[in-house]
Amino acid sequence: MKKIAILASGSGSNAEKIMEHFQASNKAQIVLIGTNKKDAFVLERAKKFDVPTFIFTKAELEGGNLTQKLVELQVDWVILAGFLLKIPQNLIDNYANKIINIHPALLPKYGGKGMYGMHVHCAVKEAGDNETGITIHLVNENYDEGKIIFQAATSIDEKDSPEEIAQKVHALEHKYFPQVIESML
Ligand SMILES: Nc1nc2c(c(=O)[nH]1)N[C@@H](CN(C=O)c1ccc(C(=O)N[C@@H](CCC(=O)O)C(=O)O)cc1)CN2
Ligand SMILES: NCC(=O)N[C@@H]1O[C@H](COP(=O)([O-])[O-])[C@@H](O)[C@H]1O
Repeated sequence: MKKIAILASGSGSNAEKIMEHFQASNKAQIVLIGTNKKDAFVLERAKKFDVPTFIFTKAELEGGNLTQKLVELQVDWVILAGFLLKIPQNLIDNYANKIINIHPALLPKYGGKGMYGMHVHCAVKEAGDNETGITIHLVNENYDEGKIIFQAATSIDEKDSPEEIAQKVHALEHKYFPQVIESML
């Protein structure tokens, strides 16, 4: 059975959908929820699923403490679900092609530093695009430049607010992220 760790910095609705998906799975189990925010709501969601948690600082991430924890737990895959810090080389070296991220836009558009959460949906709205979507990709040393695994699009109307755009994107994320992860195991 594969072991999965999820990293999240905020609410964790994607993390919850992933924990739900694998709760009764014989393919994989979620062995850790890691976060850099001690007040992240994802910690409450982890409690609901009895998944152990690990809170770390940016310095501990960059210093290898998280990597050591993941290796000790024999984690096979690392899933970024709304994680807002750059994954450092020490983690990438230990988990080459085993770190998967979800981005709330159709990369390569709206990616890179500063492009996270509502910043992305505001930029899409500002640009007047008639569609947006999600991108699921492998993680390399740069933001949002890893190999794309999956994309799904949704139409948007000029009347849609950034919040309504976010709702449409979240619906795609919750539908596809768990199954795409399973397809990679
Ligand atoms: N090495 C990598 N690390 C991370 C990636 C990646 O592709 N390679 N993806 C991000 C997730 N992400 C987009 O999908 C993303 C997250 C955050 C940022 C960003 O600009 N962050 C700010 C800090 C925000 C904060 O501290 O609250 C910043 O770096 O200044 C861009 C893209 C996860 N890690
Ligand atoms: N660039 C990274 C980024 O913006 N990630 C986005 O953060 C949100 C987290 O929501 P959640 O905490 O409810 O899962 C998700 O929409 C995810 O795509």
